[in-house]
Amino acid sequence: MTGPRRSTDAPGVPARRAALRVLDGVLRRGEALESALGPATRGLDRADDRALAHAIAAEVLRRLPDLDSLIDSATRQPLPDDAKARTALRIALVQALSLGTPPHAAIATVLPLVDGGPRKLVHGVFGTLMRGEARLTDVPVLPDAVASRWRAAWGAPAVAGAARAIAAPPPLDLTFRDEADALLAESGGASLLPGHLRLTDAGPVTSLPGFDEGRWWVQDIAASLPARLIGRGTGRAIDLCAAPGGKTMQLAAAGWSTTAIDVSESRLARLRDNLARTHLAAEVVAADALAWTPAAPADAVLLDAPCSATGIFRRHPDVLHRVRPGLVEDMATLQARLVDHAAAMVRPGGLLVYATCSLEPAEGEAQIERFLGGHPDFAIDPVLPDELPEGLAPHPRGWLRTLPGILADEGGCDGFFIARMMRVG
Ligand SMILES: C[S@@+](CC[C@H](N)C(=O)[O-])C[C@H]1O[C@@H](n2cnc3c(N)ncnc32)[C@H](O)[C@@H]1O
Repeated sequence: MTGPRRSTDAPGVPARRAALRVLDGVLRRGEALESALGPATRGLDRADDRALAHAIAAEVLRRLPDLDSLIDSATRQPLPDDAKARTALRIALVQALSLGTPPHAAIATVLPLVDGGPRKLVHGVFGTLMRGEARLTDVPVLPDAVASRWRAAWGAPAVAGAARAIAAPPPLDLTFRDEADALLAESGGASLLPGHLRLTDAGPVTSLPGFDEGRWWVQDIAASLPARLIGRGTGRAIDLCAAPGGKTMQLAAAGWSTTAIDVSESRLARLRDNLARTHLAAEVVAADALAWTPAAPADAVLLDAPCSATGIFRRHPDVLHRVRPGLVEDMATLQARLVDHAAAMVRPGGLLVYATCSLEPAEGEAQIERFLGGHPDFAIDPVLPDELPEGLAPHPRGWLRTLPGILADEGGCDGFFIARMMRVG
């Protein structure tokens, strides 16, 4: 869509050019935001520019329907969705209306992106909207397809909760290695469960007290629940699909002899770094979980399965635009194979915890209904209210579903499905 960095670019332009490439990757090629970022920002020398390109692209993805409504209100003929002029306008507008960039700087750094093309149109539409004192609504609008899918699955309050959740930056949740760590009380943050700390406006993670000593790791409260539901133990636990290792660290810190499996070498490198920083130990295996079998069945198996990731839309707003029903079906097929294979790794009387950070029932409730239907040797081990933070409740069927809008007054949480099952046969 746009070429590599130009040597004639004025300061500020390369970051916008990179944001354009990221948006092109996500919206036209269906790439994940994190995957598109690397190649799109490769030519940028400054970390600040890379962070700015990320911030602009993520905010455009959060506010896309609102930005497009504004653009459509100021053009006589609607611009095609994938027109470069539309993406350039989205970048200019989101900076001026949401990121606090002065309008003259927002447009000056974007016009070079459409040099030799619809420069006049972009300038004209932006000027019209600024003169008309265009504003973004306090509560963003979700893309139609997402709103109708989630309304059908969870009802209007969850859709409203999701819209509100993308209006404000999510808090930073930390899981502590030691639940008695004095930092928990000293930090001034909120603690929703033992060993959990919630901070707002925390700044760079690596500058926070305790990072270098590895006293904690970043983990949304909902993402910490699957391992919490396994609890403390001294037996053998297998963490399938483990990288970058948030749940492996929890299991190791809870006393388990843990084996962490993941198919991705690069993600396992992050898991090893995390274990080294936190001084925790686990056996690390690079393998396809579908092909791997343990030497002996384990006391606990955690499957945090690959999924559409629609539950983490606050930090990864690309999922709002690129996840289609076909992708959800493909992931559900993979999850079915993974959970069926994982079941054979559990000893009689042992636990199997299945989790996905997805808001799609096919990757949660329907998956576990199917699994239990074909596995009479497993039964739900119901989640108990006192295992959860205040404001969260188990489903009557014994599993846990977290939805947008839950814990809203405390800063919300990711969308997760978690089922704890016991091998009874
Ligand atoms: C949701 S992420 C895991 C997050 C991790 N459990 C944590 O808490 O940090 C899913 C992981 O599944 C891995 N994965 C996908 N397919 C796999 C397979 N067939 N075998 C093993 N790992 C797989 C991906 O590489 C990815 O790291």
